[in-house]
Amino acid sequence: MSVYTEVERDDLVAFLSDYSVGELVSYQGISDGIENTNYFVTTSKGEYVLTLFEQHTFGELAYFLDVMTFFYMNDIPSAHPEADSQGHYLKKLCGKPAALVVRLPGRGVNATATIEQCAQIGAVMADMHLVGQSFQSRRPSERGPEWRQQTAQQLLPQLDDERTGILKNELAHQQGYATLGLPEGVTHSDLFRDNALFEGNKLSGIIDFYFASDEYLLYDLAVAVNDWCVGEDGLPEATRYQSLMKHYLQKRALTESEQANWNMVCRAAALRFWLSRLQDQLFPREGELTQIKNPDAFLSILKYHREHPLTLDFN
Ligand SMILES: Nc1ncnc2c1ncn2[C@@H]1O[C@H](COP(=O)(O)OP(=O)(O)O)[C@@H](O)[C@H]1O
Ligand SMILES: N[C@@H](CCOP(=O)(O)O)C(=O)O
Repeated sequence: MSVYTEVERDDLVAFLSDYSVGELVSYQGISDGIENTNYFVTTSKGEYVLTLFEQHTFGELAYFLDVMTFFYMNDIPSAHPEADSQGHYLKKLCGKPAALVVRLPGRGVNATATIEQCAQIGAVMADMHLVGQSFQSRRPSERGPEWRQQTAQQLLPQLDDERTGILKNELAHQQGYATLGLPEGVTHSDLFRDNALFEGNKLSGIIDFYFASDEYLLYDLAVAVNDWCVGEDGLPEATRYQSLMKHYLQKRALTESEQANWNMVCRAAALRFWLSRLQDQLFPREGELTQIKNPDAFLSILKYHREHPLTLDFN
């Protein structure tokens, strides 16, 4: 469970009094999530998610809340923040920036995804990439090539010989990533199975836009493929992959340059999560109770892409 900051009832009551959400009925820490402290909050008027942001400043958060509002307003099924009585999405609670987001129905996908779920994620990601072209705010990626390079330097002294060899080789292979010049736009950049809520096979909405940034659109697609399209063995699996990709490509075709660099971008996306999971494991943050995701799952996916480039031929 990730609850880094405990919120007292009186503080929450005072916080909610600035919104038109009725009286506090109950609240409970949320067991999923890694980055932030989250609570489910029930009031006399509805259900919400309270997030206390553990890492980001007020300035950065304005961007994320704008992204959420933008996608929601453009018919992308997604979580959206409530405004307080002054029209602000962000407030302070327990000394941290905090926001109240409407709770979506459904649950994250905690098993392998169904073919239909992959289809819906492919289609909604293409919609996001298309409407996102008119989003005006800009934010560079915080987990881009420079971060990957710096994090690798922090981690290398702790890794065994096999992992050291793969990491160094992979960094060298991806040296040209920053200058590929692929189409960019606002991306979710963390659209994993636990960041899309489904009621059965129906997508109720996308959550957790807190890694959103300007990135290659292809990177966003690779992040999703690396998580949604794995089979029971945790490696990319053909039917899920075809389902997600076909539904994406029906709405947005890849450029020649995107097609040529698909393997490198899949590898960059796998490397990013291998590194962040290793960092969480080897340099854990203090928290009441935190969950750490298995870094080796992404090492295996990275190795898979190194040995078996995914095809883009779906005929
Ligand atoms: N708008 C929402 N509606 C319903 N559940 C949500 C919503 N936002 C977050 N959650 C729940 O909170 C959990 C953690 O949220 P998430 O944003 O992924 O946290 P973190 O940023 O800490 O990783 C999710 O897995 C989901 O169960
Ligand atoms: N999706 C990432 C972790 C990022 O944390 P999140 O809970 O905010 O999605 C991973 O699986 O490593």
